[in-house]
Amino acid sequence: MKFYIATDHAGYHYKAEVIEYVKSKGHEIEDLGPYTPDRVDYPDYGRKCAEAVKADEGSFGIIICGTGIGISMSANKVPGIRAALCHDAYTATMARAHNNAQILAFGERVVGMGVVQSMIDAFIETEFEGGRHERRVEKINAIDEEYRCS
Ligand SMILES: O=C(CO)[C@H](O)[C@H](O)[C@H](O)COP(=O)(O)O
Repeated sequence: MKFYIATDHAGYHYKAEVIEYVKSKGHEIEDLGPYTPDRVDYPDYGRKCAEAVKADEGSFGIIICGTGIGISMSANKVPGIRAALCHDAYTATMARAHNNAQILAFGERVVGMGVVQSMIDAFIETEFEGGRHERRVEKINAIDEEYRCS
């Protein structure tokens, strides 16, 4: 799998360890920044990751801020992107199985690295179930389409 990762300053300290963990699982991951721990604005990095995932079909993303809230809100403004704010392996599993999320979001100030690793494992290992969930994801996409044209 190909991943893109981006954070803000409050998610920066987990980034290197997450990159190493994803690589250790045999996957590719590209660091979209920031490259220093200086204070930055999460919308810039949520958007950057969402645009990279959108441009590279079949790829996935990982975004981290203090809570995961602001950076996931920002990524979800990019039409067609489903960034899921997760807190544990269960929510990460369901984000893939039912929501076909392309981006895993979480908060460095919320979850420890053990939980982060379990969320990454779940996100990597879980396939979208399709079926009735396909219809619901299509309805999410329809909202994007409707508002993009207005
Ligand atoms: O969690 C966040 C947004 O939802 C951010 O990562 C920041 O932690 C939060 O906005 C606080 O910002 P600060 O500049 O670190 O005080």
